[in-house]
Amino acid sequence: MNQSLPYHSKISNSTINDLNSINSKVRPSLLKIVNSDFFKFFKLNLFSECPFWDDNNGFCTNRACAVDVIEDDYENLPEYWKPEMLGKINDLNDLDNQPIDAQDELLNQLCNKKFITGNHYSPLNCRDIDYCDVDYITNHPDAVLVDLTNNPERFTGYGGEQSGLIWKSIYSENCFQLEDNDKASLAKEVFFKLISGMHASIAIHLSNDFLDTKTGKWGPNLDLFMFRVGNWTERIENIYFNYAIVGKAIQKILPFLQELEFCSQYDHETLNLLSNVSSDIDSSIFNEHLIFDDELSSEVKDQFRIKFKNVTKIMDCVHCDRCRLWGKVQSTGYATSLKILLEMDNDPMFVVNSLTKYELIALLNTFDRISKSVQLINDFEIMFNEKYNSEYESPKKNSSNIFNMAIDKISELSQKLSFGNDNTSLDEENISVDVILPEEEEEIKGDSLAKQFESSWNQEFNEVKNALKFVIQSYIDFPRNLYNLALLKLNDLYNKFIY
Ligand SMILES: Cc1cc2nc3c(=O)[nH]c(=O)nc-3n(C[C@H](O)[C@H](O)[C@H](O)COP(=O)(O)OP(=O)(O)OC[C@H]3O[C@@H](n4cnc5c(N)ncnc54)[C@H](O)[C@@H]3O)c2cc1C
Repeated sequence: MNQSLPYHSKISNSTINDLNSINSKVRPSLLKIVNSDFFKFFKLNLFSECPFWDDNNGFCTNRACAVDVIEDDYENLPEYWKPEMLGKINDLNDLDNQPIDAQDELLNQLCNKKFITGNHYSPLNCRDIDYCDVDYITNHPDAVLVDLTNNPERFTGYGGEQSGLIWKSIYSENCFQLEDNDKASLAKEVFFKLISGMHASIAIHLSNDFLDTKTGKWGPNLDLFMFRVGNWTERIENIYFNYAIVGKAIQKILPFLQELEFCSQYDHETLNLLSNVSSDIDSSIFNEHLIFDDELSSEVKDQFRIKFKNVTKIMDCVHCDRCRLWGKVQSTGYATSLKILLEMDNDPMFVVNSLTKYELIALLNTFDRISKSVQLINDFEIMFNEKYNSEYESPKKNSSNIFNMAIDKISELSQKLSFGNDNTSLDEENISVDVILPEEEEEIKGDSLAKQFESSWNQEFNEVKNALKFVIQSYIDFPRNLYNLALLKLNDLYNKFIY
């Protein structure tokens, strides 16, 4: 079936099948890119305080919430990620007080970037084209370097009121004060779709890499996927919408990066992979000119920029480090896509020169996340057909498109399975209202929480037990160690005495 994106066919001409087929072509190269030495690292401050409300005391004790940072293992880092090199980036804090040449020099060092002649981006001639606060993310003295491949995005157990509040406040940035109502509602819809697509993509990843607390094994959880995403046609559409936005941004920027001697350390193979990705993406997948086109554009863009910056800052309110990490990466990736799509036409080199390596890394990793989500939607569809098609006869039994299921079968199945299936709309009331869990699901949830508590308790208990063992063993070993030390000293003295 060749179903058009029901929403905004004017923004994208691509069908779901087109995007699926683009995705199967780009996926292998993309996977290699995000595992490469250049693209697998990200820098962020895990300790920044929530700037919007006074709630800096929350915590997520689950081990799955933690982030493994690079602390000691500097030897294995590529040159350009070594602390000496990154240390120079901190000098950027003082850029305003330095002569313009020095500023350019520091920016060069930021990414070993040789500027193409033309407009140079520097903080002095900078007009605000950023949709996120990159300096804030990366230049903070407490910022740490993280290997993203060691910290996969998956189920962490983070949830409840705190995360609900964060999503609610992210969605509430969706309020545009514009004189032109049409423009305001279009901006509002695009904003909502971007956030909802990111939210749904996170939900897919946590459903795919889910911890079964009974078996202690990680794996896909079809029911959770259906409950969070599969039952919601609009959420699936939004994921494809985001795929088209980020894909188009990558397709637009990559040709410029090939010409730059940009971060010379990333090797030819990575450059080739990047060009494979951009050549597989059709430029018609998204038409950015239809979002913000005529005279009103600068007003809409300004509001959009401020609101999206707030989204990247709200990530500092997330109390689960792992979630904060991926929240920062992805909100920065979407912000970078918006910068490329909405600002590049005026002055391409200005935008290209303004890009930091962290924005580029976030852009490619965000595309990887959303591309994996697209792949997983198809995988979950197969799982769904295998699990339920034999149980429930349906006229569209052989459907191979999850949208059919979402529209037809799931509505009837959801009643049988007691899944919530009311359609979320843009209404603010709906946005923050929790999906109603069926009774048995709640029991399962309660049960799994109890199991989770039990397993955390056991883990903590074992760690305390091991620590105690270690301390007691040191007391037992102490006399022997003392004896050995005394022998060594005596031996030393004897040698001195003899010679
Ligand atoms: C930035 C961030 C990153 C996170 N990363 C992770 C992670 O990596 N791993 C992890 O396990 N948990 C993560 N979480 C937590 C996760 O997103 C959920 O908040 C949590 O699992 C609780 O889910 P919930 O069912 O209560 O609803 P939530 O996902 O918290 O959603 C709140 C409400 O928003 C609405 N809603 C839900 N999805 C959508 C959508 N796609 N579009 C529109 N409306 C929607 C519904 O009305 C829902 O009740 C993260 C949270 C945040 C804020």
